Amino acid sequence: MQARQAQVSQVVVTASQMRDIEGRIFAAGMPVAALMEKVAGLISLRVQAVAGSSVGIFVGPGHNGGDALVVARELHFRGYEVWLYSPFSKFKELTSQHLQYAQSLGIKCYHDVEQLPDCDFLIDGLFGFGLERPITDHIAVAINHLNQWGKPILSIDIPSGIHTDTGEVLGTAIRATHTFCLGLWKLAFLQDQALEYIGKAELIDFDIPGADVQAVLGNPPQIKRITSVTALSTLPLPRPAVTHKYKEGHLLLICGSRRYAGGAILTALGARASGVGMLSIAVPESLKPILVSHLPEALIIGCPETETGAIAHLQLPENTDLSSFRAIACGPGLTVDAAPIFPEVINSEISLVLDADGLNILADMGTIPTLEKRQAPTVLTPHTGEFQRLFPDIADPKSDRIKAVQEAAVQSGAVVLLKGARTAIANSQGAIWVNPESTPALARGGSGDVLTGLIGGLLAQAATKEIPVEDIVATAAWWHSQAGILAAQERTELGVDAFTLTQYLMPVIKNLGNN
Ligand SMILES: NC(=O)C1=CN([C@@H]2O[C@H](COP(=O)(O)OP(=O)(O)OC[C@H]3O[C@@H](n4cnc5c(N)ncnc54)[C@H](O)[C@@H]3O)[C@@H](O)[C@H]2O)[C@@H](O)CC1
Ligand SMILES: Nc1ncnc2c1ncn2[C@@H]1O[C@H](COP(=O)(O)OP(=O)(O)O)[C@@H](O)[C@H]1O
Ligand SMILES: [K+]
Repeated sequence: MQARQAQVSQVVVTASQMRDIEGRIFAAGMPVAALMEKVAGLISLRVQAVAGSSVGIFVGPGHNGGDALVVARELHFRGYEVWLYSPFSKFKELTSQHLQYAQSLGIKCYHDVEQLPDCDFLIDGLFGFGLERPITDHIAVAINHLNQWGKPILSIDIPSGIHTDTGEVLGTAIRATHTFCLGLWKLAFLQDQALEYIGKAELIDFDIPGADVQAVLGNPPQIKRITSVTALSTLPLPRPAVTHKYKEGHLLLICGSRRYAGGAILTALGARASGVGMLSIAVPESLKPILVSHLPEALIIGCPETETGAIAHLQLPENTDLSSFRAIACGPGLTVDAAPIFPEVINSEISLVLDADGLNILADMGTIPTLEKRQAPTVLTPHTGEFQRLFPDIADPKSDRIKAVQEAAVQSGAVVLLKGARTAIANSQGAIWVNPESTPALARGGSGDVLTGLIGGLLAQAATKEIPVEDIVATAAWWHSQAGILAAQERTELGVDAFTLTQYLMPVIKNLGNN
């Protein structure tokens, strides 16, 4: 049972994949009506656990409407006051039969939304993954009206009006407080632009056979949700009993300027939390004392600085060059005045994470031609603004973040992590991880610096292991978000400054009993 849950929680489907999976189930002999009965029965149980005693249910023309009508019937028999609203006069056959039966039980169906009586909550069964075109005319007017009622709205499968794959609003959409996603997570649940319409999301597992999922999605599937199971599987735990600090990874951070000293400290604290064996930090000479005082265990490399207080060139200790390290993380707080150090950094033959000013300098140099010179793995961690500067030819990342990050990784050959509420990570073959859980508490200056250090630290530790780079980056993204969630639970969403965030990284892992 747990194994199935772990497997299902990683799966993400598009509308067309879901249709193909359902098609296989029906072709194998499962009657459509029986499946609708099963699914809607499960939804009814969840609805009864969530809300009120009188309900208005919106009924669409397809099987989303059919699900809604089975829920209506079940709630009616459980003693709820139930009213239906449907702006349609034509329905798919099964839906039409359920409507006829519901009405025969005395459940009223209104054609005009204004007639729907006042009720405790609403259920949205207008459209599911069958929505094909923008919602217009009287249906759009009705949806806008219902959104203004201020009642809790429970959507079946997906809020009506949301595109199942991109998460965009097609005309207008129901603003749900709660959405029951049916069978498998649809891609829209991982797209930032859909989140405020989805509300609290819950998966209703109705036992889709794993073989059908695999047959349609392939093995491994191209898009996966990061879960605690996938994340923990790449963590460097337990450590081997016999080891030494250099075997546990040596990370070089290149960061900070006189103007942005804090970014260097936060990146370093993120790296420290990764457990990396040895941490070296190259900063402008004048930052050395403050870094030593915050990170007594790290080797601080003071570099000559420009007039503006940026690193002028890398001055590594004697007998050391960039190949002495297992990974480099470069960028936070550098300012673009540090651009002259870039050719050396780009030419290094070890894993390289670029963030913040590292990305701005890369964009100035020409992202794709510059990265073509690299042999070792590169990880880019842009937010949307940085992404647009790095990849100006890729369509607006806000309209389909998953597609945008995939194109960027394929074009550049790098592992690209696009930051956001649902951070997405792609590799150069187009495989994608999406982080399905996070908190807006992380939308705060410096929290990205912590992530850069964490990614660098994990990459340095994994350098000799055969774990794909994107899996390690996914683990870091998951860990970072979980620390934000834990910190927000204890301190509210206002209490998660970037320094505090670094203090919650360890408890995340410890709470999972993996110490
Ligand atoms: N068949 C079953 O037993 C199952 C049904 N499920 C439910 O079935 C849904 C998918 O059902 P359907 O494929 O029937 O699709 P939908 O019920 O999502 O909607 C399709 C209907 O809406 C119409 N339509 C599409 N866009 C429109 C627009 N902009 N304006 C007006 N009309 C529009 C279409 O012509 C079609 O009649 C799922 O979301 C889910 O709720 C599944 O979850 C589980 C199994
Ligand atoms: N609404 C949100 N929900 C969840 N996480 C968020 C949200 N907004 C931002 N984040 C996360 O916060 C971090 C911000 O990073 P970044 O924009 O680089 O900030 P900074 O450069 O100040 O450190 C990213 O990891 C991002 O995914
Ligand atoms: K719906």
